[in-house]
Amino acid sequence: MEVKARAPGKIILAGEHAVVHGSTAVAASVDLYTTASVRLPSSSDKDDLVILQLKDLALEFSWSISRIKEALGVFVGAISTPTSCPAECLKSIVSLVEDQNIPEAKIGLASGVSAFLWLYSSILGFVPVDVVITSELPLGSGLGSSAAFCVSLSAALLALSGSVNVDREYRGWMVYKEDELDLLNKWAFEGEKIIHGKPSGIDNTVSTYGSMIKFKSGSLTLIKSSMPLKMLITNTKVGRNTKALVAGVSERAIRHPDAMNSVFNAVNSISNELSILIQSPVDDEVCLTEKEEKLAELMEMNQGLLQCMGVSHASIETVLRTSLKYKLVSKLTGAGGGGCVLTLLPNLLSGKVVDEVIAELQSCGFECFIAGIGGKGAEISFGDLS
Ligand SMILES: Nc1ncnc2c1ncn2[C@@H]1O[C@H](COP(=O)(O)OP(=O)(O)O)[C@@H](O)[C@H]1O
Ligand SMILES: C[C@@](O)(CCOP(=O)(O)O)CC(=O)O
Ligand SMILES: [Mg+2]
Repeated sequence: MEVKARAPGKIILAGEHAVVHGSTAVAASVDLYTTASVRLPSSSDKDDLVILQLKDLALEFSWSISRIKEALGVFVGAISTPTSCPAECLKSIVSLVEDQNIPEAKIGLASGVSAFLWLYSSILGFVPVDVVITSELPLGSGLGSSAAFCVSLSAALLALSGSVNVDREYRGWMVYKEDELDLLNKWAFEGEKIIHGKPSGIDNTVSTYGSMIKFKSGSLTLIKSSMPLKMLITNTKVGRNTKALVAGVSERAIRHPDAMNSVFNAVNSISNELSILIQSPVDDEVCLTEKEEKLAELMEMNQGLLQCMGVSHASIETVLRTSLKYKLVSKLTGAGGGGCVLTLLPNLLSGKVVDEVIAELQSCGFECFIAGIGGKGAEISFGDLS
């Protein structure tokens, strides 16, 4: 018996970091997916192992069920409601991860492997499984790979555990029912906590529900843009870690509470204005151009405030300067400190200019792509591969 689940990454149009401090943010899913395949081994397989394969990274981790039980048995065993990993349990999980001797260059994966162990043992209990992860998302680049990992994994584990009501006979991608999406989102959030420290929940929410969302203090509103939004995504390929960046902003907020509150409030206003702007009707081409100019201005203002929070980076500034040469506006997306940058491509912009800006960004060593935004959220599919 095998179940597959896939979950998309995301872009944040406005409000990253400030959303962790209670401001509104606007995000959309991108059509790049992480897929988790979870298989219960057949009786002929080695049947007392938990195997996690990270296919794109050519890494495989495994633990015997008895080792996992010994470390986590007192804390977990098929918990039915989404629960935070207690600090003592996280210590035991860290020791299980240490058993695997992850190479130093890939040590960032340790938090993802820890999230896996918490979600697996809590949702499924201690049964042998073979889990394979593949991803189209660059890891640690601001496109929400951590959330897509937690959502796809939780979706597959929940489907296999029988805690959700799904048609196991159906062949093809299916979506969860509304109340089950909520359960999935809550479990994924518990995984994100292990990876991010203090996540707002926006990434797992947009990865679960898909589409475009306005998000504030844990609540989402699904929104629909009435203007076609085209964003160039530039990956600076400068590695960074969301947990450290989020912690850095919180420390700055402790040092300068009044100033940072004003920054977060300004971001809140930008996100609210952006959400109204993109949803309001577009009557004609002139109206669309005016709205795109306003959107560009809001993105520019948001980027300035992200600089105030201390999360920009020389590579991001290079993307901003390069795109500005072509009169295009950009802002970082996700946690910043490197990672990905969004550049608004107005609908009437000529293909020639797009090609030129992409060529110049690539000549700086960056990677550029245009992803579809606002598509589907998490989906599952059953298949018998045994
Ligand atoms: N496919 C994956 N396999 C294993 N771990 C993953 C995967 N995708 C994400 N992760 C975990 O999430 C971390 C990256 O998350 P983060 O720093 O929040 O950046 P982002 O979410 O923007 O990609 C990785 O270092 C790893 O621990
Ligand atoms: C910075 C933040 O707003 C988004 C982080 O996104 P990412 O992990 O960099 O893709 C953090 C959060 O909302 O949890
Ligand atoms: Mg993340």
